[in-house]
Amino acid sequence: MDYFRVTNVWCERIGGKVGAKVRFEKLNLSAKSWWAAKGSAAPLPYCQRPEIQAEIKHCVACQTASPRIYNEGWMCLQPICDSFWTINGFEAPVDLTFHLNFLHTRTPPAPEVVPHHDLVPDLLPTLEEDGEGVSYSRIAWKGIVCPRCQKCISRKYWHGWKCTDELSLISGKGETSCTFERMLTVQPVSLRSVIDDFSLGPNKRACHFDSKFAVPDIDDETLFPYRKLIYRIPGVGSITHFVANRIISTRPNGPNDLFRQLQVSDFGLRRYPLQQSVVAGTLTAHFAVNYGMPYKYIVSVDSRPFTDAPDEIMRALGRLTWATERAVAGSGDNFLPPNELLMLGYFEDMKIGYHDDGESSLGPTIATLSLGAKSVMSIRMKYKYYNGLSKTKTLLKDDPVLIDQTTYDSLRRKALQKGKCGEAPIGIKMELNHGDLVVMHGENLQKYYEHAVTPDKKLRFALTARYIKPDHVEPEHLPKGEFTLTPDQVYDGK
Ligand SMILES: O=C(O)CCC(=O)C(=O)O
Ligand SMILES: [Fe+2]
Repeated sequence: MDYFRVTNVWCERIGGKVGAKVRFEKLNLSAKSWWAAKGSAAPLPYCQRPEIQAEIKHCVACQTASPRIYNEGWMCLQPICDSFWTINGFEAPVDLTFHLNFLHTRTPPAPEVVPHHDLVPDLLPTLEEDGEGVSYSRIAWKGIVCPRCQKCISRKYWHGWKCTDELSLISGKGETSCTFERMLTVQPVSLRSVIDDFSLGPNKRACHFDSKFAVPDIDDETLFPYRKLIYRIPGVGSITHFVANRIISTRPNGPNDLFRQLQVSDFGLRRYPLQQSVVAGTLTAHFAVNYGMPYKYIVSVDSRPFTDAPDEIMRALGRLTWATERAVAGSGDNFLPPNELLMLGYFEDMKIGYHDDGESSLGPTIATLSLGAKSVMSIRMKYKYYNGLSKTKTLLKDDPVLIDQTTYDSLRRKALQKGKCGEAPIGIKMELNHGDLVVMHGENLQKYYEHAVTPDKKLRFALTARYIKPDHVEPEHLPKGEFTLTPDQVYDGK
């Protein structure tokens, strides 16, 4: 990259229309360009360069001056002039070649033409200055330029930047071995700074449900002090939302304490490259770390054994085990205690896009604890089941009726006749607040539906626990999922 200035803007006739073209010149002529051949000489200072200028002529018809741009001849470049784009009265040929004088002209340096910013942003010193306000903001997860080797480094680690990614070293794909790293001393932010509501933990939340989306069954008694909201999708599964409140969040080692503790220790959170992306190497827009049995979601994450997990992770696992059991109890299905926990961390403007947790190795129940900023969880039918067609327009073999028959038939007719398909509308929309738990239950829920979560402010954590089928795990990894909760890590639902 470099700074350039515009030296010429002119009009041309392009395929019967008039279009504009622009000539740029490098601003700092005395510095060697990054694209210059290796070992080539340094550029001559401007004053030692031969003076070269494009020939300027005035049009006899409109009297306006135009430079000679092409070898094929001089042309008037005023589109309103009758002589525009003609050479000696004839339409200009299509295969024009640039005149060397036009190409080699260099404009004298002008002290008033100065770039507003350096091309290499001075992000690091300014981030250090402003502890709490900036730690989790959008600017804090921008990439930097390595001050040692000039490579661009994306923010992959929760605590900062490392020029060489440990993952690429393990896989042997490391292109660099630069050891530069900058870890920030992160100041924990208060719950207040990520929650706008008047009361950080309300006594109870008012229930307003938009009729555009599914309306749940409400149960304020069974799991008091939680309010339990259940969304049931017949033949598919259920989603149980445990709505937290102040009694729950302020208890010792409860959501308020967890939110603070998760910020101060290093849990190993990092951003991973997506397995499927348009541009190879694109990173997830959230940080992740996996504990217990290995789990491949939208990325392949290495897993740490529960025996090495910090107390906070085990406490969260205790809560999630409780929620899983409570949610499954009502369904008549077997309760499989979770043996894996994926922790996600979201800075400002981070999110998780539509995906399912439907790996074949997974049990049917997935429980998530939300901490910090509130977020919106959206659940919709997958494209292929909504339309009855895959994106490549192949009719599905396994095509269950998931919505009422009339809508279903008319959708498919429309799709087939007009070739018009679209994403399914959001069926369930939930506001997840600090301390809330959500349990998705039912294998078909992950098969036919997908979910996405968008936090609304600076800092949010989501801890999700699942049951991974042991016969899908390499024997040497099985011990990673083994654990015994200490009595104070077991959650009693209060
Ligand atoms: O951030 C959340 O609440 C959801 C996380 C999630 O969908 C996942 O871990 O698969
Ligand atoms: Fe998920």
